[in-house]
Amino acid sequence: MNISPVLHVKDCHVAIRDEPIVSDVAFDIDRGSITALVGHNGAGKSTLMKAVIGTIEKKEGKISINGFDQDVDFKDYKYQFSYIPEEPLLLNELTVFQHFQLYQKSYDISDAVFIERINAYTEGFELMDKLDDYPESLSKGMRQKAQTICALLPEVPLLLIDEPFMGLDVYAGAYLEKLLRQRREEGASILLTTHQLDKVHELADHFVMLKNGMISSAGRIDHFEYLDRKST
Ligand SMILES: Nc1ncnc2c1ncn2[C@@H]1O[C@H](COP(=O)(O)OP(=O)(O)OP(=O)(O)O)[C@@H](O)[C@H]1O
Repeated sequence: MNISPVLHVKDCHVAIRDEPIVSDVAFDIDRGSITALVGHNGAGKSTLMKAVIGTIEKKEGKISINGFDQDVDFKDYKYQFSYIPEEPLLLNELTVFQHFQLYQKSYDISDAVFIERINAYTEGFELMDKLDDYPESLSKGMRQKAQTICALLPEVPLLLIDEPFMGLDVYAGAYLEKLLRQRREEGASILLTTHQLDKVHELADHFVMLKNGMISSAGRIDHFEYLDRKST
């Protein structure tokens, strides 16, 4: 049985313009589990997430997914995850459906799976009548739904989600939660950031808490305690 972690982060340091933002961070994520990355505003959660994705270069350390090293096998590495950013990153020139097609091509998703998922997810997120719309004519929540569907189209081992419930209405939030639980059942791993601490308890199996760019505590969710004040 393969018991190596899906995501392995070791001695990770990230600096922005020489300012240390993430320092000496190390943690693993196991197969079929949800990990919540928590911490105050500015703790470094999004920066760490971006370092994992590769849009911010780490200064030091090692990050691997499913054994693929970010610095050695980036092409294989990037097929191991999909990402939902905190703010939707949609292209003005493409309709919602064209974004889905872009993901289909990028992740080499078969037509049958693609159509089945588009039907299910656009119905679940109530986006069926928006397929031919361009992002600028969508509300922020609708853009977030479109971006979420994009990331859910491929069956990747690791889903990285920055604030998954931000901007989603209560129905869409509940539907996404159901999908995330389903993905975990199927063996996928999920790393998500959230400020909704009730969700952390409900949904996550493990937590990693950042404080000033460093891990202040981490472990199983039954050991998770509410955040201290930032200064303590
Ligand atoms: N592009 C940037 N240029 C300069 N500093 C940045 C940049 N991006 C982030 N930072 C700084 O890095 C630190 C961590 O920011 P980050 O967005 O990672 O925090 P966060 O934990 O995700 O916060 P939040 O909960 O508010 O989303 C902050 O001090 C922030 O000001």
